[in-house]
Amino acid sequence: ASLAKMLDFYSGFNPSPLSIKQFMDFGQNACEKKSFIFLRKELPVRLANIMKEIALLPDNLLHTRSVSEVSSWYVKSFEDVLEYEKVEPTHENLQKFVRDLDLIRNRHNDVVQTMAQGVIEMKENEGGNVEAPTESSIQYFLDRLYMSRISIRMLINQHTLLFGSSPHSQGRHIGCLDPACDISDVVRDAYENARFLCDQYYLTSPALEIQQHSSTDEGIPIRTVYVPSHLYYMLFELFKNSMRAVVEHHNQDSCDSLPPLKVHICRGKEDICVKISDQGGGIPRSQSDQLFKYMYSTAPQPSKSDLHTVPLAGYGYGLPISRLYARYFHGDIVLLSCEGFGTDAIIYLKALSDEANELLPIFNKTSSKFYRATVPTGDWSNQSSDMNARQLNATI
Ligand SMILES: N#Cc1c[nH]c2ncccc12
Repeated sequence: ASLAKMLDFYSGFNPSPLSIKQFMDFGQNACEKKSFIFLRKELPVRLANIMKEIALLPDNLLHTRSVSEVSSWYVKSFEDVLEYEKVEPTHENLQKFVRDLDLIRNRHNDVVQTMAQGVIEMKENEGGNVEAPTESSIQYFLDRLYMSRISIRMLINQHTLLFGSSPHSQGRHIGCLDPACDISDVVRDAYENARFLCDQYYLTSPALEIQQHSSTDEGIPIRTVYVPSHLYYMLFELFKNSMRAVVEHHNQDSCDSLPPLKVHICRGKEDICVKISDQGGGIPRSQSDQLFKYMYSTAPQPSKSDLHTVPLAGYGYGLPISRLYARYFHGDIVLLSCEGFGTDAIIYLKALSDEANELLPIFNKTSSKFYRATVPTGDWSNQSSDMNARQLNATI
């Protein structure tokens, strides 16, 4: 059957979200054949769902060289997985499947940078200004593309780690999941690495203070089932931004001691929170939303030579992608800034692994309509017009 027919068939199914508990239960006595049977259907479903959305992108983005290249990677990977649609789950087919999953994961390593390049190409083709509907549909699309990509890489990583060549170097880990992830350990790890970059560039860095608050077991380290590499990515990003704010805000008054970063790790009945509080001068409310925008963050990348000299330069895509990692298992990242003082960055995680379900984009009529949506006319007054002010004055 043609690619178009296979895309229509597989995009007709909704992706099946798995919870962290399901990943753990399956992984504890994992069966490679069952995993193979699940993935040879679920991977084409998730690939087809997002490929249908790629096709709905605004033409001025879809037809850039970079987006065409990303699209070709998805087509190739979709075809690669479909090779297994009807084969017998023999030992050699299972081994070949693991090798092909590794090839697929590596093929897509540069999707984020390549899409960012596509946005830059589009902006250049449009002479720099992009209309609001395009900006909002690009924000909507990229959030869904990267969330889909996070989920597909999670499925591939679990299968290749559980059944690949090094299954026994896992220790207590189940694939990329740690059943007893000590959150303060990951906080310290991310802090030390961000601090290294900060010291290299600014020759100084703020100290770290950690406090833990647990509504149940007071005094013992807060642990949860999670993907340490996801938590690390989020924390590393937030620490880089907090450190940059503190150092740049304080080198103006050149006081020698920088205010420390204060981290609170809290476990409630429903949420686990990691709050990073800095006294970095904060940002105005009008700007804090911009930090999560792909278009706003897509400044032409500093040249390769600059990248290592300005490690905390710009915000890049780190914040929007970090928020997707948090939202992937039904958590979130929120920035609460007080301009003139500092910022609280809060990572919310689900406390219960059976509530930590994958959050997956679904291609359907709703998502298709979004791409055709026009920007709604204003339905809240934002500032008084001259006429209104004149009429008001005239009546006084
Ligand atoms: N993420 C993050 C931030 C954490 N603190 C900040 N201060 C100014 C601007 C961004 C941030």
